[in-house]
Amino acid sequence: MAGIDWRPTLVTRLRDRFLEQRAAEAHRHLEDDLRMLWREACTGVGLCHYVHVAAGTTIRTPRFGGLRHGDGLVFSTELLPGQEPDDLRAQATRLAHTLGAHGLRVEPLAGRWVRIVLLQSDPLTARVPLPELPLAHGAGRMVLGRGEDGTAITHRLTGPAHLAVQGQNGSGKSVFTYGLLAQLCAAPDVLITGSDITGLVLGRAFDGTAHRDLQATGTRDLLEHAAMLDRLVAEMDHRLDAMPARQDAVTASEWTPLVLVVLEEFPGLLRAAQARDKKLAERITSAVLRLVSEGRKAAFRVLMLAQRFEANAVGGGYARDQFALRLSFRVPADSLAMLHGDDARPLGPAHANAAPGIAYLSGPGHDCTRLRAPYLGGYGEYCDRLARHARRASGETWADWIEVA
Ligand SMILES: Nc1ncnc2c1ncn2[C@@H]1O[C@H](COP(=O)(O)OP(=O)(O)OP(=O)(O)O)[C@@H](O)[C@H]1O
Repeated sequence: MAGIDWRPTLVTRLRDRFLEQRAAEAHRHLEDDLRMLWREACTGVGLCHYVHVAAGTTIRTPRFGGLRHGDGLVFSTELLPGQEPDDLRAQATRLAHTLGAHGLRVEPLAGRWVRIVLLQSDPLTARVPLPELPLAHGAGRMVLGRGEDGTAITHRLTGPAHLAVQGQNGSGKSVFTYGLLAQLCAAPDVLITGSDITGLVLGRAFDGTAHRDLQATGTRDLLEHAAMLDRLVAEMDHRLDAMPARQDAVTASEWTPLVLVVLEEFPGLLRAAQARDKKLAERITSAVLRLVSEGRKAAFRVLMLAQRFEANAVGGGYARDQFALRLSFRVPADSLAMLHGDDARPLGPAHANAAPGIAYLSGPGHDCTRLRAPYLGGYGEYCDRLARHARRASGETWADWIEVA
């Protein structure tokens, strides 16, 4: 009878145990180093309490819990009494640099305990892929991008905010818009309408879809843009007039969809209209002004894109003030402060050289932050996604229901 060859098994077991012990020892050393560095970092940025006792002064810092096993550097810490996770977030960059990391994320756990995730590289340098599947309804969370702390920044179109997007040529406005529209195109309660003088974002990419009827493109027929905007205003008025009792806002549904009015390069449309007929430019401006000021309650949202959100280029300061959610891709420093206020001023010089796809975001429910917009691929991929997912036109189109103004 052949004997059992036990030697390799024993050797393997011994080797595995040795490796385990080595890993545990390395983990312990790393934990000790991090504990010390964490204490130094917290003291350095003033996240500590000085306690005066008979023997002198001792320093208390947030207690280091334990280093998590596995990928990346993740540990827990207990905040000092009176501290909030936001106190750590406010010092995140300094803390991270002291710990030898690029950045860090603070995630509340329970009680005063929070989890610290150290980020080894800038999350804004890596491309952000777009989820393949579009949103099932307008209240879904659309991805605006990935924030500096590595988390996804999302927004619901049903939230009561119009969107303003500015950026120089080649800064990433179109790619960002492709990403948004590709996410929304299949939702049965969303209708993508608007004006696009380039004819790339809207128009031919939407041919054959339920969204195409209320999209005006190109510069050949500017009256078409004005007429389309007038139809939208008429529908908005109709919705406001027909508002049921005890209700002050329309709830979007398949029958009363959330109407997204995309105004691609709006200052260009106004300039072209002004050059042809001042009255036409006024007609377009007043329709857009009505949509941004009264549209929210009627389930209308405006997404306006411009190279620079100067008041007189976008229909006046009052129109600009109606945009609660604001995104700036690469723009000169003064344009950044113009749209986001003085809080953004210190970032101005650096943001003036931002890589394509990196934007500064401000708005309700969002801390002022930088993000990297998703990249779904080239223009061809945008067309393919619309062809794959966008709601198809069927018989009577939704536009037929809208009264002609
Ligand atoms: N989020 C992104 N991730 C990676 N690359 C991007 C991203 N956004 C834009 N880019 C790159 O930058 C190029 C220019 O972007 P885009 O066409 O969106 O700029 P734009 O602001 O719309 O310019 P224009 O005003 O000239 O149309 C893209 O072709 C792409 O290569």
